[in-house]
Amino acid sequence: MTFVDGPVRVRVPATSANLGPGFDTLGLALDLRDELEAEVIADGLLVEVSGYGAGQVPLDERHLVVRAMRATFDRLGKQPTGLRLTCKNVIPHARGLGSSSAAIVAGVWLARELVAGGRLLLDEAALLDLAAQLEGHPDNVAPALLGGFVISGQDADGSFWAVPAGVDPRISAVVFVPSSPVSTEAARGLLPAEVPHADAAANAGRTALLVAALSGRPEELLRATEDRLHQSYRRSAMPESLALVEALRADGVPAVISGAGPTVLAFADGPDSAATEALLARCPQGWGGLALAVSDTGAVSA
Ligand SMILES: Nc1ncnc2c1ncn2[C@@H]1O[C@H](COP(=O)(O)OP(=O)(O)OP(=O)(O)O)[C@@H](O)[C@H]1O
Ligand SMILES: N[C@@H](CCO)C(=O)O
Repeated sequence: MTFVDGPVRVRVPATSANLGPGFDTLGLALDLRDELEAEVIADGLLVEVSGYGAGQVPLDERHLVVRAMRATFDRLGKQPTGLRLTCKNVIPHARGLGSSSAAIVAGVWLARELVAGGRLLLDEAALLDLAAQLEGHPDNVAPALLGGFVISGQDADGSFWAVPAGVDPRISAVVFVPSSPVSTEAARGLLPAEVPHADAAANAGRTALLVAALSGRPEELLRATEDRLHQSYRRSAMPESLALVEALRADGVPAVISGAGPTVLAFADGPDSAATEALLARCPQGWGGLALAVSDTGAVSA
């Protein structure tokens, strides 16, 4: 196995998981991308970070992108002599916009590109499986890799699967990003081990409806984004986010907690529409408001 000469680059989108009822199974790629570059060097590890995470994430072997690259090189059978990595981050960390999945997908992608013939050795399914194993669940890594709206899950034998589904081109998103983080680990720790059967049944129905709503029935989005399995259990970690979701929904806006929160995502009808402008005006003081298109593409070599 040999490594390629010169740097390789990737651009990876932010993602919003769950989308209300589809806990750990639905995810949507959004048009906001981290850009990374990696190169094999003679020795050592050089990591440079700008944007989100600069001065916060470790710049050594603990760096999430490096960990994903190392796991991929292990899978391919050989570690490089040395590694240089540059990360330009625009996806906020620990806000529910899939920053860790973007980092992991970037890492597995870059490592595969650094190996001569890497695409023949690790196909898309193998890349997804590796990324989902590293993240622990597939709902962010699947759209980060494949783009668009993706339904994903894990089989009884532990293997992960992902099936892209259609998104009506009229549909876009507005995200409201709080200034303080909530880690996914902490937010998952708030979930009960068991839920009432009626709640599980309600979410199953809403999840099926959401697939139809996103693919061409946007008028069903409000009903389809109701959740009973995770959002309210997480209220104590993000009370302002839950209050905003409830206020928007009371006004007929299909709003959800994005991923494990605390970002709030509201579905809209195009990044430049009047409704989007009106939604952005509801961004709480001190939060960041962004109108984002759905990203049809996932990770792409740049
Ligand atoms: N680009 C990155 N480079 C290095 N580490 C990162 C990067 N992005 C995320 N991380 C690590 O992952 C943590 C955030 O992951 P976490 O799963 O808590 O939230 P998230 O992925 O942003 O949100 P969610 O999973 O709800 O969509 C960061 O605090 C940091 O430790
Ligand atoms: N499905 C995950 C998404 C965040 O990684 C959760 O809600 O915990």
